[in-house]
Amino acid sequence: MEEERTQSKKRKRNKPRKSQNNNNPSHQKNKVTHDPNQSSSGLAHPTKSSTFLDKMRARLSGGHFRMINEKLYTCCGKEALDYFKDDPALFDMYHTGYQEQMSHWPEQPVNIIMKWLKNHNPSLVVADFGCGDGRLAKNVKNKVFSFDLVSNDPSVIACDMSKTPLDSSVIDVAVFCLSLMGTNYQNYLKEAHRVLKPCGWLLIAEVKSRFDPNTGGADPKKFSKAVCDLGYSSVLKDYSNKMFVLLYFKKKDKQKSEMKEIEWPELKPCLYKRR
Ligand SMILES: C[S@@+](CC[C@H](N)C(=O)[O-])C[C@H]1O[C@@H](n2cnc3c(N)ncnc32)[C@H](O)[C@@H]1O
Repeated sequence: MEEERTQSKKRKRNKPRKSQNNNNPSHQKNKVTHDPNQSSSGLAHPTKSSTFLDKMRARLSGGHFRMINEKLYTCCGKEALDYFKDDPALFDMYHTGYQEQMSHWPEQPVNIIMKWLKNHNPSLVVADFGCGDGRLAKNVKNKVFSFDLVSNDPSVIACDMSKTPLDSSVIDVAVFCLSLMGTNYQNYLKEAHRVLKPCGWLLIAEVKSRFDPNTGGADPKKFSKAVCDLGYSSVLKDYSNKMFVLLYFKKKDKQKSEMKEIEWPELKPCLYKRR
C-alpha cells in the first residue's frame, strides 16, 4: 500500500498538471484571459512586467519539458505511449522544449541524416523511428515511414516503435535520430532488424554523453557489439560532432540460426540542464 502510494506520488511528479498547460495553443484557443499588460487600445506595451511574465512562462515551459523528457528516458515504450495517450498535449509541450534545446546545437543530427540520404539512391525506403515532427520525411525524396508516440500529422504513424505495423524485410534504411529513449531501447533495434531487408542500413544518432564512460555513459564498444550480435555489421562510427555520435550499421545478409544472449549496456537518460 505504502509502495503504491509512493508510485502514485512518482507518477504525479512526472506529469505536469493539465490545467498548467499554458504553452499549448490548443488549450489557449477558447480561453478569454485578462492580460494586465494590454492597454485599452488593445495593443500590448512591452513593460517590465511583461518581460517578467515572459520569463516566468519560459521557465515553466522549460520545467515541463525537462519533466516529460526525464519520463521518456526512464520508462519503457508502452508506458510512454500510455503517458501521451492520456494527455496528447504533453507531446506538444515536449517538442516545444526540445526545439528550444536544439536551437542551441551548432548542427542538428537530423540534417546529417538528410544529407546522407540525399547522397544515396532516392528509391531507398526509410523508416524514421521516433520521428518527432516528421522533418526527415518532409525533406527527402525517399518514401519514409514515420513513427512516433503521437501523430499530429497524417504522415506520422502513432505507435510504440517496438511494434510497428510494417511487414518484415520491407525497409532499406532504419533511422533512430536521438530516439533511443525508452528503458527497453533494445526492443526498438530488434524491431528495426525485423523490418529491414538483408543488407539494409541502420543509422543511429545519439547524444554524445550517453556514450561517454567518463561521465557515466555506456561503453560505445559494448553498445556496438550488442548491435552486431543482433545481426548487424558496424560500418562507420562518427565522433566528430561535439554534441552527438553517428553510428552506421548494415544488417547482415544471412542471419545466424541460433541467437546467443545479447548483453545490452544500459543507456543513461539525457537530462537537460536549466538554462
Ligand atoms: C528527441 S526526439 C527526436 C525527434 C526527431 N528524431 C529529431 O531528430 O528531431 C525523440 C522522439 O522519439 C519519440 N519516441 C520515444 N520513444 C518512442 C517509442 N517507444 N515509440 C515511438 N516514438 C518514441 C519521442 O516521442 C520523440 O518524439
